[in-house]
Amino acid sequence: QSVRGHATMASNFVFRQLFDTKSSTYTYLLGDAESKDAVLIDPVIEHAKRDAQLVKDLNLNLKFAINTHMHADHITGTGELKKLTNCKSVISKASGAKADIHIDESDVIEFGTHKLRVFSTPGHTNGCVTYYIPEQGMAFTGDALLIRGCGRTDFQEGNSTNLYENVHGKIFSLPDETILYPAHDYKGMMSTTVDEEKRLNPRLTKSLSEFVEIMENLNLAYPKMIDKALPANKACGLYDLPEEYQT
Ligand SMILES: N[C@@H](CCC(=O)N[C@@H](CSS)C(=O)NCC(=O)O)C(=O)O
Repeated sequence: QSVRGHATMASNFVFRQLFDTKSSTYTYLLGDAESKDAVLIDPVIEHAKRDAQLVKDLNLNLKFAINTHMHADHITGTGELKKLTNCKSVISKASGAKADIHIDESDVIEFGTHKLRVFSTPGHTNGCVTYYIPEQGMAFTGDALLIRGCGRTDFQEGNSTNLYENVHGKIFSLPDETILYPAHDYKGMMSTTVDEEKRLNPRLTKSLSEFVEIMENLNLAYPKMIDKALPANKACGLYDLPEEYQT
């Protein structure tokens, strides 16, 4: 059993976990200290300037602004980051959203000597992916797997059976000590491990039929931003922005 719970990072690996208090979204900056190439995972539009400034402060060059999926609760920062830096936007092909680069199962995103491997993990949405960086023992699970939870499956092509099978078949088949970083946490937690979630996740430790029943009875309120976020995120946050977001 692993209780490490923190990554042992290569000396040339840069890592920062950033937060948006409004949507409880985590954004991750990953970089290569030698080549200076960097990527941002799940940036939020309100923090595009913060994120671009951090990239600059660390003398990095933002290569890709990446989404784990088409978010329903906030507008992605990828469109704004394209204006502020030379980055390209990335999202899965299955998301149906526009981007400079569309990724799919088994694709690899390179920044310097580091490689993010793409696992397709639909269920919360059709286009959800998990990014795994094996040499650092870290994975970015988006909304597929949350800490002691998982993404809801009651809209945006949500499918509880798919989610269960993908989390079990892909995320839970990573090494137990892999540190998992979700797109959200609503209780102040920051990361978890495959081992912890396999033992302690109150939804995903159940049988498939019990899981489906739990998901059918979550009774969560509709995300407040959904009607603005989905149209904007279909264009990677770049077009049809609500007036208050236009720069
Ligand atoms: N209250 C928030 C939305 C909270 C929510 O529904 N979160 C989603 C991920 S963002 S679409 C979710 O899947 N939650 C699962 C859970 O068990 O909480 C808002 O209005 O934005």
